[in-house]
Amino acid sequence: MRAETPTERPTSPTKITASITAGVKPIKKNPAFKRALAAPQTPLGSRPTTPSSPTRHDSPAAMLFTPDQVTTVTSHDVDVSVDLDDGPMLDSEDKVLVSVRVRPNKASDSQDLAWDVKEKDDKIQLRSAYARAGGAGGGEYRFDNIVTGSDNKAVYNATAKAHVRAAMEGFNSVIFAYGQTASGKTFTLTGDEEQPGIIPRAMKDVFSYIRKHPKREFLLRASYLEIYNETIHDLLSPVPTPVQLKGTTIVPLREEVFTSPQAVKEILERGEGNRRTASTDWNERSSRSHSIFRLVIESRELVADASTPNPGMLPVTPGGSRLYRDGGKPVQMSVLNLIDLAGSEKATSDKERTREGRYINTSLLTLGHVIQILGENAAKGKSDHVPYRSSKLTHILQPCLSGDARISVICTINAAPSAITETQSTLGFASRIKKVQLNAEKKELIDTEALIERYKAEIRGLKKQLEEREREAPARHRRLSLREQKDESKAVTDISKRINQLKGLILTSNTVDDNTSGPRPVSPSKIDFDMSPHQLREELFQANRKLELQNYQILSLETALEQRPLIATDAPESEKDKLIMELQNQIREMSLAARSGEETPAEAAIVVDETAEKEWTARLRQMEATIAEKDAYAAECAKALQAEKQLRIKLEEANNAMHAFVRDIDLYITGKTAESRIGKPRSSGMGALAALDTNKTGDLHRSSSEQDLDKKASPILKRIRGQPSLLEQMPEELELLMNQDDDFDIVPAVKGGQKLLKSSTADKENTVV
Ligand SMILES: Nc1ncnc2c1ncn2[C@@H]1O[C@H](COP(=O)(O)OP(=O)(O)OP(=O)(O)O)[C@@H](O)[C@H]1O
Repeated sequence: MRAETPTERPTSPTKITASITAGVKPIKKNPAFKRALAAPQTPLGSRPTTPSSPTRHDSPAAMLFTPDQVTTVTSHDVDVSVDLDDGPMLDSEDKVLVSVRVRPNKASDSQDLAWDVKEKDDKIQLRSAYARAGGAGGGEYRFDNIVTGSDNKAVYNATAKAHVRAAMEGFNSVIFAYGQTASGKTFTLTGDEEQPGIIPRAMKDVFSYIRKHPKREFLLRASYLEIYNETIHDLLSPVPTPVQLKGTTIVPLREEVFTSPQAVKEILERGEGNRRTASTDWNERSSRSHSIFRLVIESRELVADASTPNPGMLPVTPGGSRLYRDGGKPVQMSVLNLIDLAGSEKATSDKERTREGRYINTSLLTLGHVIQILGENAAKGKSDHVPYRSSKLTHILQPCLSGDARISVICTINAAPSAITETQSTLGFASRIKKVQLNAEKKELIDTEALIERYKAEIRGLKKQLEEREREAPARHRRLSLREQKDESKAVTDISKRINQLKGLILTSNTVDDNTSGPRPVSPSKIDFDMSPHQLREELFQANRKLELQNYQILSLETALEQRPLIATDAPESEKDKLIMELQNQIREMSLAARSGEETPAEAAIVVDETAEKEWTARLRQMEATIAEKDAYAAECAKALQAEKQLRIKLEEANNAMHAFVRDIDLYITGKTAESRIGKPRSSGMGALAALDTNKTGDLHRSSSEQDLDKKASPILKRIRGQPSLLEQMPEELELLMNQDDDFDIVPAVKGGQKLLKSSTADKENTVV
């Protein structure tokens, strides 16, 4: 079936589907990872994003460093005690490890193999019948490994495990699959659900290595790119953007820091989803591009407290203390490249496939040519020009191919007679690359180049900021407005969050996820690049709102905490409630006073004078009490007055009776009857009345005849005369009262413990009641 041309990657940020039309199968996510990185892991959505990855021009992709940016240590510094799941050590570290994998033939042609494969001896030879028929040489090929079958674990152990370990130890490493189309390159590198390939197994081993090295800390980041028709594409970029080669550096290239097998699985799936594949005459799902999955590994020996540089570190060099930060421990950096090359193929009638095939074949030819020259240079001690720049693939791989990496090549072949030419070509390539001389050295970086050191430096800086803010917080908060306090609180939260995020990106044996652990709590949250820009904006908006709400809550709590009076935390609730009530009252009164003061000064005065009012109220009550007391006194006086009136009446009666009695006595003495007496005026100067009147004026004015009469008077008369007149006995005050009933004042003063009534007549003496 003919295949249609896959078009360029769509420009939307959504998943690339390579616009496959009739005859071209849509891309499916490879399920191999699900098994390879099986078990409950970090749930989807917890993949960390790359916080401020360095820009590509200073990207620490180790194979792209210039000599002045790196220092080297000799390979005997390698920790050979490392046991990366008991993988083999490299036989020869200065040679490319070359393996041949023979793809199993279909049952139909299993009897018809053109090649004699001696797996145990790592030998392969074209069967003589085919050698003669094809006119090709029937020589025997020997390689480091020759593997058959479908067991990807065996292939991984034989071809890749040692290189993964080397990468973890600080050496740049490259593992790639080379072979004709449909020979099994993708199956070897990626595998499937049943047989996970080299990449998922390598990622598993990376985390296993970290777990087994408690004395080191690690930072991992990944990028994924493809070279399609001599154009480089970033497979992790959410939006297709042009990627350029500047020197041997790719700009811009997205690198994602990851902290769990689940996260790297997600990265791989995303990248694979963006790869161009199409159905060809030979492969239903043929890779139409070269893909490079690149893992950057930074590591450093752990120090007790990395926040303070070791005071005893080596002296500062003229260029500054570059290597010996954090207790003098240098940062190791290495790159592990896992490359799935597109397959060389024969001409096809499909125009687009033909065009692609030409590009693929050209770049593979260039690779072969470069390898040939490198091999000859190494064998003959020459230094002939190597045309790395003739293709994007060789240009990118230049640092590795020129010797600065440990290389493992898996050449996949089809043993069928129909593919003899291609297989011979592949085996020729394998033979040539075997001759290439390597000289990989461990890389130790200047501190500022390593992302791990940048993160550490940032953590140190942020911690310092946080300490300063916390120290100054109480004084500062008093000066700040509520709005400023809110901003301050938000800033502190942001700093803490950033510190945690950065810390979470640096892995140690204690913090690294294994396949069974749950999500890392501090990993930054996932950004799903399959989301539309609108969805992403919506998510961002929601996240910001949540953040704001939390900040507001924090601020409110902080403010409440600050305003809280000193009270024992374990004080009874009733006591706290009481205190709150009191404070609320105070606040109410104060705010009322303040508000009144601002709005209506008169009202404010009333409020502010509340104390004075209370004082006056008390005095009023006192006065009212006094008045009440006086009223009672007045009532008593009225009562006394009543009594006096009655007394006056009695006295009048007594007085009348006395007058009548005296008249009778007078009549008796003078012998006159009462009737005759009535007509006689009192002014005669005779009788008892006259005597009484005379007595009022005193004995001095009495006549001698009257005095004689006294002498003759009876003893009763004498006694009566000796008595003061009843009128005389009547108090003058009462006389006055009889004339002026109600005309008196109440004198509240107490004289000698007795209440006095004061006459309205000023010159009258006070009378004791
Ligand atoms: N060793 C193997 N065991 C079982 N199946 C295999 C093996 N090698 C390859 N296959 C199968 O053969 C088919 C083609 O393999 P694959 O896609 O890996 O080839 P390729 O070399 O990557 O091809 P291309 O260059 O076109 O991308 C796949 O269906 C794959 O599963």
